[in-house]
Amino acid sequence: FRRRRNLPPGPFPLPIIGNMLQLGAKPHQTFAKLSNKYGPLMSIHLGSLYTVIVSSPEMAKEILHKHGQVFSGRTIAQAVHACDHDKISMGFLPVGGEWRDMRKICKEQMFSHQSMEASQGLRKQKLQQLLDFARRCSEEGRAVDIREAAFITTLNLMSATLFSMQATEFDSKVTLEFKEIIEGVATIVGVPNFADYFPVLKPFDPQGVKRRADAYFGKLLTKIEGYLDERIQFRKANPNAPKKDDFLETLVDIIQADDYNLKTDHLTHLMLDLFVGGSETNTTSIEWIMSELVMNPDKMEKLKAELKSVAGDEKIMDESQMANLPYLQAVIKEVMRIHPPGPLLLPRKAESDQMVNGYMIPKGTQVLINAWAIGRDPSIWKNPDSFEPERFLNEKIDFKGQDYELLPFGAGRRVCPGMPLANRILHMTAATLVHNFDWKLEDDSSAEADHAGELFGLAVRRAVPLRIIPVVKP
Ligand code: HEM
Repeated sequence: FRRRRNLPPGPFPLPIIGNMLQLGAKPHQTFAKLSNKYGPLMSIHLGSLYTVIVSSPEMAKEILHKHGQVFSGRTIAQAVHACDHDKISMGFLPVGGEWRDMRKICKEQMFSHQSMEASQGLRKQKLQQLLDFARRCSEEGRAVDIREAAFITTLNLMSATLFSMQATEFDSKVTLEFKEIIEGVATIVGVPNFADYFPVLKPFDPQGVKRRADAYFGKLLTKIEGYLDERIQFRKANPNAPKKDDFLETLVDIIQADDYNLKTDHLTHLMLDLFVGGSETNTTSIEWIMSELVMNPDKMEKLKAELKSVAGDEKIMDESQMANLPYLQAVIKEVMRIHPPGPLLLPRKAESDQMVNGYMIPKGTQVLINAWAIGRDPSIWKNPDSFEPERFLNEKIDFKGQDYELLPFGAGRRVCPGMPLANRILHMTAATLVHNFDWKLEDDSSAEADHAGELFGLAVRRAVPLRIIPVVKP
C-alpha cells in the first residue's frame, strides 16, 4: 500500500494499533534506531495517526523551510482541547490572522530586546533567591535537588517576567498554586493518551485526560484573568503611576489600544502558553546543564575560570554580560545538542498533500522532527555522545533556527517565540550556580549510570534527580 501511494518507508504496521508496540519508553531513541534502517524520512502508524519522522538536517530543512507553509499546522492532543485552548491558542491555532497577530505581539512587544532588557531587574531578584537558598544548603552541608531548585527558579523567573509575581518559594512547605498547576499540566500532557491515537475513544476520555486538563487549565486561566483585572483596575485608579516592566503591562496596553483583531481570551490563553511553554523546558535544561558539568569536572573548571575573569566578585551578572562568555554559550549549545528538552519538538501537521524527497506526505499527516537523533548523528558530530562544548567555539552553528543540525527550538514560521527569554534564563541560572559555588555529588557511587538515564514526558528529563552539594570556597 505504501509503495503504491509512494509513501515514505517504515516498519510494517499491525492492524488497528499500527506500530504502537514498537514505541517503547523512549520513542525518540526508538525512532533514531528505526531511521537507521528506513532512512531520514520514515513513516509509522501510531494507532490511526499516520506519522512521518524526520531525522536529518536536509529533510528538516525541506519540511520546516522549503515547504514551511504546508507543514505549519499542528496535530492537537486531546488535552489541548481543555477550555477550548485549541481554538484560541497561539501554540495550536493554524497559521492565519489571529496566530500572526499573536506572533507579532510576541516578537515586537513581549520578547523584543527592549522588553527583555526592561524586565531583567525582575529576574535578578529571583536569581538572588536561588543564590540565598544554595548558600543555606552550603552552610548546612545539604544537597540541592537541582531539578526542584531549577523548577522553582524557572517558575519564579517566568512569573516575574510575565506578571511581576512570586510563583513559589524555596524551603517552604506551602506549595503555592502555580507550582501545583504547572506540575499537573506537565503530568497530563506528558502521559501518552490512547484517545490521541484512536480518535473513536475521544468522546469517552478513557484516561480522564481532558477532564483533568480542563481543571488545571481552568485554574491557571482564572489566575491570569484575575491578574489582568487587577492591573486594569490599578491603572484606572492610578493613571499617573509608572508602568511595570512585565508582560501583563504590555497586555493591558494592547487591550486598551485595541489595535489587533483579538479578543481578551486570545491574550489570556497566550499568557498560559507562554507560562507553560517556558516552564518544563527550562527546568529540564538547567538540570542537564548542571549534570553534564558535574560529570565533566574539567569543563566545569574551564567555565568557572571564564566566569571569574568576566564577573570577578560580582555574584549575579547583568544579562548583557552573557555576550562576553563564549565558553558558557558553547556549554548551553552542547547541552541543547545532546539533551533537546523536546526531542521530537512540537508535532507539525501537513495542511495539504506534499511531495518531499520523492515521497508523498498526505494532508493530515503528523510530522515529527527528531532533533535528538540529528544531535547525536555521528555523520554530523564527532564523538556525538560525549560532552564537548569546545566543538562550538570555532563554529558559527547556533540554535536560532538557521542551522538544521541544531534544532532544540524548532525553525521556520513556528520557531519557539520564547527563545530570547529562554536564552537569558539558561545562561543566567547556569552562570549564577557555577560562579558562586563548587559542586560535589551527594552520592557518587552510581553517578555515571544515573547521569545517562532519560525519562520521556512533556520534556525529557534526567531519570534520576541530580542531587549535589554546593560548597563555598573559603
Ligand atoms: C529551553 C527552553 C525552550 C525550548 C527548548 C523550547 C522549544 C520549543 C519548540 C521546539 C517549539 C516548537 C517549534 C516548531 O514547531 O518549530 C516551541 C514552540 C513554542 N514555545 Fe518554546 N521552548 C523553550 C522555551 C520557551 C519559553 C521560555 C516560552 C515562553 C515564554 C516558550 C513558548 C513557546 C510557544 C508559545 C510555542 C508555540 C509557538 C507556535 O506554535 O507558534 N518556549 N518551543
